[in-house]
Amino acid sequence: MQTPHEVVVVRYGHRPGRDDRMTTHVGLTARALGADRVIVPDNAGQSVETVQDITDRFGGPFEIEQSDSLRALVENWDGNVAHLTMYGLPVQEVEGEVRTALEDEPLMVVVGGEKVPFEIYEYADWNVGVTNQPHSEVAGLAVFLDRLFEGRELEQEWVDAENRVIPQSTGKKVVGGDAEGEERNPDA
Ligand SMILES: C[S@@+](CC[C@H](N)C(=O)[O-])C[C@H]1O[C@@H](n2cnc3c(N)ncnc32)[C@H](O)[C@@H]1O
Repeated sequence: MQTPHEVVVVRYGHRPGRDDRMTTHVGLTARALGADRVIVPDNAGQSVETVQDITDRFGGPFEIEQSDSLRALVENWDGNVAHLTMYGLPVQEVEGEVRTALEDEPLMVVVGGEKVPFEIYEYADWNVGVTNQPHSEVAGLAVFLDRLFEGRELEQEWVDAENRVIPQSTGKKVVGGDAEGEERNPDA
């Protein structure tokens, strides 16, 4: 999506097996809701394949990368850091400040899985709560990005898509990427 600077999501921590779907869904949610890039731990290769496959089929631009040192990645980031946590300040109170800061610098959005080290809480420019109730990194990320972009991400255009969904009041319609292509079987 068009933003003054890049928005990168970092999935901080991944337990192979247990977190596979969650890490994949963090990546898919980051892509669908307007982030430019997601970085996942180096033990989350399965999620990388899935997110890359969806991007190839449904369009971009969107990048997925892996890192073997998430803490260094966060601490060496040349921009601002928003860490999503149920213990943080309410998103509705800080979203304006984060949005304004994005006009000057890129933004890294950190979501956890297993326990996030306290150093990340200290390093973050904002610790942000989407409510102060425990829920999910996927839900927290979705609400945060929608607030950050004020809903504009819902209108974004996708390029180089093999498949394009034509919205229907009932049923499923998928065509080739130029929207003029032949109809595809959505269950294929
Ligand atoms: C299952 S929770 C882990 C909760 C864990 N007790 C902790 O250390 O925060 C996984 C991730 O979901 C996100 N999350 C959960 N509830 C949230 C909330 N209310 N607001 C923002 N993010 C939340 C955070 O990024 C958290 O690291």
